[in-house]
Amino acid sequence: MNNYLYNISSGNPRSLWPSAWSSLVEGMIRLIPAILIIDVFNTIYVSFADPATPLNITRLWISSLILIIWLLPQFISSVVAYNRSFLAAYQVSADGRIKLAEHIRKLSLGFLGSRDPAELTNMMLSDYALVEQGVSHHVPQMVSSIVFPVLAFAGLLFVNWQMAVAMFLALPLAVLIVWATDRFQEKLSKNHIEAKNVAASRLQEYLRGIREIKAHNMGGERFERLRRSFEELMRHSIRIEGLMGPILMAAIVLIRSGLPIMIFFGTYLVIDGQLTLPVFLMFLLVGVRVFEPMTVLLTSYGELRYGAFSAKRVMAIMKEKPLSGDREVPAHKDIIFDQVTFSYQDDEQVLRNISFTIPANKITALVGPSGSGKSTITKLIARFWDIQSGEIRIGEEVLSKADPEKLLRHISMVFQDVYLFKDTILNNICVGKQNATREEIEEAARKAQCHDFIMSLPQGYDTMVGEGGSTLSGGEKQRISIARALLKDADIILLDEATASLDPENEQAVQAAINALVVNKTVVIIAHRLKTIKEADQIIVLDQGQLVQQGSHDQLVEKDGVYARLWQLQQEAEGWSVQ
Ligand SMILES: Nc1ncnc2c1ncn2[C@@H]1O[C@H](COP(=O)(O)OP(=O)(O)OP(=O)(O)O)[C@@H](O)[C@H]1O
Repeated sequence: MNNYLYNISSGNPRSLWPSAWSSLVEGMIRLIPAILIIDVFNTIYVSFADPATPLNITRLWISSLILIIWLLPQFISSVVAYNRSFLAAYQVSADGRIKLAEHIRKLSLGFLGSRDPAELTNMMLSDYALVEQGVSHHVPQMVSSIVFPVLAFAGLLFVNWQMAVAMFLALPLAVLIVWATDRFQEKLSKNHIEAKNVAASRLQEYLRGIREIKAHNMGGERFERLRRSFEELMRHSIRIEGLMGPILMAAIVLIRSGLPIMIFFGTYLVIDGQLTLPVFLMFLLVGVRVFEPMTVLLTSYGELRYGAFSAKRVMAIMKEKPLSGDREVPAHKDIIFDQVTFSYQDDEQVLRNISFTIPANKITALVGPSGSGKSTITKLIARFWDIQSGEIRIGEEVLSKADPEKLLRHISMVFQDVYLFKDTILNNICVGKQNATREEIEEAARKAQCHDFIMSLPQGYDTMVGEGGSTLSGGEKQRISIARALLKDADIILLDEATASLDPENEQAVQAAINALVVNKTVVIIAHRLKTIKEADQIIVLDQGQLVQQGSHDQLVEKDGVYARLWQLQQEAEGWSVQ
């Protein structure tokens, strides 16, 4: 149970206290009518059993007056309990979602790459919705449902212990059933949650890939995958309800069996003279009221368990260790790869014992066949992953000890596939520097050759961009990302195939933007077309994760090696055309 509360409160069970306390007070206030009804019953019975005793009308008036006055504290305590539980629920889930998003940002891309984005989305939305439900409904319901049975049992023990025991005789068995099926429910919940994730993932894939699905006429096959995932989800939903339902019902029936057990024992005790009729009737009256909160308790517990299993998945991610390190890296220093070996997966080495220096404030180009490890080098400089052996240093500072956030302040990255947020162009450029002024943003956009095209848009800088930048051309997105980098003004610039897929006009504009960006910076540029990096200060040629050549363009074309061959091939390809 402790575990459930720990998980459901995102590791902070104390946040549940205010709502639990107010539910407890509310539950106690709700006891008052039950006590009064017993008293009213007694008052009537006394005069009914002995006609010589007059009916105590004053007592009945007082009881009804107390019941009317009781409505006010009952109303106040319900409102307070309701507000506190909802406040706690939204606070716990909002805090949890923010913490999770913050934590995910700090995890290595290696970890995130191994997780399905749809699963993380689902975690943020559905899992936390269950947490909300647990905190707002199930925890307070359980607390207030526990008050009446516990106090009733304690009180009734003094009246007649045999009857009190009879009332709760089947309770241990009901609790045992619920406890014994805990593992079983965990398994069913886990499968159900997994099926939900798969369905969400398939749906996301289907909607995101709708262009490819139409272009390649894959509707049937992709839709089939989606349909199968929904059917699987339906099967798991039926299984969890179909199997857990009867178990829960059995526990509820056992609790309710307290009533016939009481009647059975009570009749025997009355006949035996050990129980008076009014006390017997009082037990039946209380019994009927006691079983209701107990069934609510059981149902809420089942729901809480399901929510807690969802929350457990969130907690597992929260326990993943983020990249460690607190050192600041120095600006404008050489980047040194010293006998670096790296693999994404355990077995396959992508970089093998590789050593080279990227001189500060110079342009270094990375060249080599597809899959030789060029992009990997840029990602390692940004510490998206940590290496397995060797050392990467910036100046004297070892990268694995650097604070990842501080390190990224030194780096601007321009990728081939630029991602723009569904926001205004202005805010998309601002990503480079959150507190930039309008003048700074426009200045960066001018240098990045995108001011004119932005101004030609209907709302200029305030034009909304579709998710992922779907409403802009490749070249336009590219220039906006360069404007971001210009605004950030970091001392290390990583350019990954920035002009590869552009038409000549766009390429020229982007090239001019890049020229503005790289002045006085440490630049690492990846380019397949060698003519774009002819002027680089240093060219590093990679093949299968190893450094095979290093030098300037002129030095490398002179030598008989990979670079000279690639250069030759590209020169010949310039003359090709489709016949
Ligand atoms: N996230 C990843 N997980 C697992 N393997 C990866 C990952 N990213 C890249 N790889 C593998 O690492 C190797 C090097 O990839 P990398 O992207 O660094 O090559 P590249 O030289 O930049 O290739 P290209 O010119 O085609 O972009 C490839 O075999 C690739 O399949």
